[in-house]
Amino acid sequence: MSRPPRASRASSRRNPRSAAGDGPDTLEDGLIVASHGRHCVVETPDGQRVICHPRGKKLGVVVGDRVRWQPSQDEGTIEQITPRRNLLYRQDEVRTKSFAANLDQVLILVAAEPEFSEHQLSRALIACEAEHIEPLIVLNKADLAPLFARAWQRLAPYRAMGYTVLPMAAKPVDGVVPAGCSLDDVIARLQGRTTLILGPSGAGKSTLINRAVPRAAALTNEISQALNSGKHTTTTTTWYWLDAARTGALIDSPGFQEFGLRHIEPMQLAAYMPDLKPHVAECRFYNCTHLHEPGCGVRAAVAEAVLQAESPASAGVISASRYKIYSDLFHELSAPPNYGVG
Ligand SMILES: Nc1nc2c(ncn2[C@@H]2O[C@H](COP(=O)(O)OP(=O)(O)OP(=O)(O)O)[C@@H](O)[C@H]2O)c(=O)[nH]1
Ligand SMILES: [Zn+2]
Repeated sequence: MSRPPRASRASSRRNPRSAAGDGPDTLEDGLIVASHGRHCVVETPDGQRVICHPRGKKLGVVVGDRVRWQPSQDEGTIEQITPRRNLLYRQDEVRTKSFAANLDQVLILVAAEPEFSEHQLSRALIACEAEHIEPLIVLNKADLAPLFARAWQRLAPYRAMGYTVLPMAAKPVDGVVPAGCSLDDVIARLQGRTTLILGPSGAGKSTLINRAVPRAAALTNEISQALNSGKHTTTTTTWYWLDAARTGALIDSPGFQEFGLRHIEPMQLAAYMPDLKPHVAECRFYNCTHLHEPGCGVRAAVAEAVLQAESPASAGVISASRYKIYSDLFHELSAPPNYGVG
């Protein structure tokens, strides 16, 4: 288990090979394990945690970043960010902001109730596709049988698109976990990888995190105390190790509502939607937007599904709701930006 952030004297950790000078050789390796505004917590390869500040306003570090940092007194300065494998953005009404990097997997947690938004789910999946990150959809509250059956049915098109959807009962009301719905099966999928977990409020995210990382709540408190004297506890994105050997990790980003997709070209959107993608090859025009053009393979597939009353759960079918999500997003991504990107 990783230690709480604490200020340790930088000199004791200095690399003896580089202790002589003040040049780039004195920089140390680190991993960003928490971030809040201009402060962040860096973890050293031997597990020490140090509060750091990025050098300069332009160096925006996010949780999951591998960095090179300069120790100074009790804190440190981040000098460089190692090139990222991937980077995710979140957005609210006001702005878009990067918040996590170098992920292996995104766990999208939804539940039988409250009813999940297909729009939010699709945004998450598109963000993953665009960054080549594997998504894992988990449907919680399998014990609430009729509601669960309905939600499972709503996810049928996503299974048909090839996404993995796992049933779970993290905390069944009667304590009885239906067969094949154990929380431990989901936790097993987190081992040895870095996973961002997200889900709408009430889906069971805290239940899952607290089981996977028993000290999670205490750690979050320690980190937010260290970073901002206990304020803004709910907005600090945090990295939790799952095992003592530090091979697997969970990243929680409380208050997460929507992925930021503004960096995606609208013309690329269909390529990130596995139900639309195969039909693009059937379009008459190479630069078809799939919104109004004659001879559009995507619109033909949507129309056919309606005519044939095909089940959206069949491979190759585009449901009306997914097409609506596509066209809404296309317009959103084509509109001039009205908020800053950070
Ligand atoms: N019936 C049922 N309830 C569950 C299950 N898992 C969690 N819950 C309940 O769902 C509610 C929400 O769970 P939390 O873990 O707090 O959900 P959360 O996603 O962290 O929600 P916020 O704290 O609002 O962000 C709690 O009352 C849990 O007891 C489950 O498998 N079945
Ligand atoms: Zn088209």
